[in-house]
Amino acid sequence: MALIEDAQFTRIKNRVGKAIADYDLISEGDRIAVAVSGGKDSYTLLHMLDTLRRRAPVKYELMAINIDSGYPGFRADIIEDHLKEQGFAYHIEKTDHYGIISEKRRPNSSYCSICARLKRGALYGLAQQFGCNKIALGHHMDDFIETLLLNQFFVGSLKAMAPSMLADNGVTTVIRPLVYVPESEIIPFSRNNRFPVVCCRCPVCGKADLQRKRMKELLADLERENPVVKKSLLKALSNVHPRHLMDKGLTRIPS
Ligand SMILES: Nc1ncnc2c1ncn2[C@@H]1O[C@H](COP(=O)(O)OP(=O)(O)OP(=O)(O)O)[C@@H](O)[C@H]1O
Repeated sequence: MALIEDAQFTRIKNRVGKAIADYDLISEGDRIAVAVSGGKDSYTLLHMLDTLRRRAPVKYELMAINIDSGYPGFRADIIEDHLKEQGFAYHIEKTDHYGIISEKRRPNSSYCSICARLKRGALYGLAQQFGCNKIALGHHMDDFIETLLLNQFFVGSLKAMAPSMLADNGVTTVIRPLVYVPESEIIPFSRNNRFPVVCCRCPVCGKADLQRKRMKELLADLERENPVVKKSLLKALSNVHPRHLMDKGLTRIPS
């Protein structure tokens, strides 16, 4: 399936290309494990990285990795058919994360945080096993901004996500090439290209948690008054003035 090369495609491709250049996300010889959940974001990521790979002077390899968390009804076969048909190198890891979560989760604690932790651990292990020095995740611009607000409103911390960072295992670099791509562009792009989107089938699949939903509503509200509010919030993440903050570990650094 060739991607539809319309204005939408070009816009997303250019945004991904700019993120790669701005943050040095990809280097010659990289072997990148692309974390594919079966959702619109990671399919977009995989196809865009592949498009750029075919056109870029820098040589790098991709390997799609899906973690099957073991929720009954999860259609890993649909993801696999797509990856096979598109000629991607891939691996689908069957796990019993569902069983572990059912056993370990405390009542009222979030499904998503324990599930994400288990998936992250599995992804790091698999990336090493398949000789990948990088893992690409499908977080997009809205994820960065919502996380920034969530941490300020509910955690009391000034942090979001990094486009590139060394993972806790000290050897794998995690990259997020969709940092400049708004979700509003991914939704029609994924639909028009008929990506076979599947849900993980966990009890909260497809539902943003209440706090994140609230951030989405707040941003949508603000956007009506100020159409560049999201752009401004994203820019704030790369325009930090430590002298004008209150963290005692930072205040001596001149800005
Ligand atoms: N089961 C999985 N297997 C492999 N990678 C995953 C899996 N779940 C999540 N990821 C990776 O983590 C990223 C963020 O996960 P999250 O659950 O927030 O999904 P999302 O924002 O709905 O994105 P998507 O549309 O790709 O599912 C995904 O874009 C993907 O790269």
